[in-house]
Amino acid sequence: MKTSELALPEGVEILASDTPEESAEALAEAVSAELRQRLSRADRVSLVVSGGSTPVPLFDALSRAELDWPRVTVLLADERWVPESDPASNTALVKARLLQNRAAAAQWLQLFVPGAAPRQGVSQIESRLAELELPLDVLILGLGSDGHTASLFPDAPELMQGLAPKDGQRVAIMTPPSQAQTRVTLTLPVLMSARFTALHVRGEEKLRTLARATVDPGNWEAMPIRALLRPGLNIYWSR
Ligand SMILES: O=C1O[C@H](COP(=O)(O)O)[C@@H](O)[C@H](O)[C@H]1O
Repeated sequence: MKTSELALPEGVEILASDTPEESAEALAEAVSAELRQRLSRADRVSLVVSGGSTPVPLFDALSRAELDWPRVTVLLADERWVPESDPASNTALVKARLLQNRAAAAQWLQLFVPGAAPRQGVSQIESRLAELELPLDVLILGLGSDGHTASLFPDAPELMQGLAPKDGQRVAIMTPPSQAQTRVTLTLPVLMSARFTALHVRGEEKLRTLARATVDPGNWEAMPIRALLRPGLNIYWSR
């Protein structure tokens, strides 16, 4: 399948690259430009990243960007409820690959509370997030082949708390049976608030997932990524 075969909604841009490195460089440049522009207008800015395998070259490129990093708050869109010593920890990945070089000076906001059970820890995370100014400035999302983004999984029993949280929750716990770990995720209204959103995807399978997402666009519960396929979204895809 080719990117040109996707029937994306109007206003959704897709940039295709031959290699993951090219895609990462292009996205790192766009993100840096966006952050620089926001930093010229605001005291602090937020950069929300995703975990998984796709963003590794992006993290390497971004870590070298010339930015006023002490004024940037970095956080994840979602995390697995595991300690940093676990290979599944996205926090460990971000610390090892993004919060390096120039970006080591950024402020880190953690979506995990060591030693706490998820439902106890979530209120602490909610308090940390209360300090974060909304809308988010820059958001980089990934995509799962089931149509999940962040940790809004179609099979999570708590999905509606993530898609339409009551009482303005910024974060929700998800326990999708398809996943090995309990997840914590930013809720959809927080994600949708972002001024700049990029979807970073790699490989043919993710193109087919995007193609499925363009059918029945209002059915967010079946494929939560559909909620983000709207004007202004920038998709960075590579083979
Ligand atoms: O589980 C997750 O997967 C997606 C995509 O991961 P990838 O390995 O295919 O890049 C990621 O965006 C999400 O944040 C993560 O929790």
